[in-house]
Amino acid sequence: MTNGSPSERAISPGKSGQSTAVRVRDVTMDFGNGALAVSNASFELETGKFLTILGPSGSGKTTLLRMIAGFETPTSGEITVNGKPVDSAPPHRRSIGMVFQKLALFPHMTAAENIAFPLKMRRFNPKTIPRRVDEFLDLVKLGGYGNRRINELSGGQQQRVAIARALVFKPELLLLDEPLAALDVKLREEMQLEFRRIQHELGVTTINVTHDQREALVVSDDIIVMDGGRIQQHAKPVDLYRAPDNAFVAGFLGVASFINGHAVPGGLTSGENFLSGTHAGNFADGTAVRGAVRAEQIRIAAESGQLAACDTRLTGTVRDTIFEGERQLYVVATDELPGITFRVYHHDPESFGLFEIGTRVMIGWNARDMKIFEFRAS
Ligand SMILES: Nc1ncnc2c1ncn2[C@@H]1O[C@H](COP(=O)(O)OP(=O)(O)OP(=O)(O)O)[C@@H](O)[C@H]1O
Repeated sequence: MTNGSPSERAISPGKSGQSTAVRVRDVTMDFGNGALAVSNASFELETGKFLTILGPSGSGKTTLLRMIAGFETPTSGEITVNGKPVDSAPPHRRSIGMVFQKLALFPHMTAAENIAFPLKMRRFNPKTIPRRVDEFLDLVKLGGYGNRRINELSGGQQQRVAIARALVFKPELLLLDEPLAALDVKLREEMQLEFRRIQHELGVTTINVTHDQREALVVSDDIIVMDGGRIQQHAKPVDLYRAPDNAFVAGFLGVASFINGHAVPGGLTSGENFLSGTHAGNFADGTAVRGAVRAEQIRIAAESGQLAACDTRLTGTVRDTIFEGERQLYVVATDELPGITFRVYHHDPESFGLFEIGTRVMIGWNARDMKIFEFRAS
């Protein structure tokens, strides 16, 4: 690696010698309109990592990102980037690159002129600018497209120009606010992999905001799930999926079915039959609980057939069946638990379309696959 390369600069440790790039401590944002937009958020992000803030609309993702960018000042709490308060420099001096859903490229300029813009703003030596621009055109696979005007480029190519423009001055931090939301599915998936490749290549610390669960799982080293302004869980993608901390996270990532109940005297949860599973710690008597089982962990068979290796079994009727390409989703209403619809994935292509609407079936799962959480209605 040569001196001053993007990677070297991006992974240099902070002042304290620690490799924490972003530190958010007890941050709250109160816009004074009722609920807190962000409530008591705390997390740290290691240098060079890719973090996604994931959550439904209105959960506070963009507000949190805007505070990290220094566009909004928290009502309380503290945010530092590489050890310095984010508002210690004026916005144009901050070493933060950004890509938003609206790309805000200059349409009358060429791709190269757009990418050169932040370098001119930062008064880079004009002699070095063309070479740097070429380097970043190559990085985003747009070598040879520098002289094209923005309106002569496809949506995906424009996205690449926006990424190059955000990174060309070698920022310490890259912030992405739903930059892929407007793209069609195929292009979005291609660009997700591109973000990952470029981020790995440069090693630039990145925070991405999205409500797309798949995108979060695909691109991130770490994911923060938000709901109602609060951080619900902060974990690696696999851990988040396998071991959700609460019913909200279990329901937001992947497809799950839920059984509600209560803790009763004697220790274990009851209140509804079929509510047996794994949970952390014991619940106080009377605590409302919710069991969650993922669609891929529920088995299905014809009512007269065999349902292998399940310790919880119910009978029911197929209410809907949806072909999703690599799998078939069955929606099943059971005799034992009316009012709950179970969603079941079938991954065996030989069996796709096996059960039509109205077919009588058995479904089942193993208790170890049902996760039980304390349940607070939001
Ligand atoms: N400038 C503002 N003034 C007042 N309220 C705001 C402002 N910005 C956001 N809010 C409120 O704060 C809450 C969180 O909004 P935010 O935009 O951060 O959510 P989000 O998770 O990014 O949602 P989306 O995915 O829809 O963009 C919402 O209730 C929103 O109405």
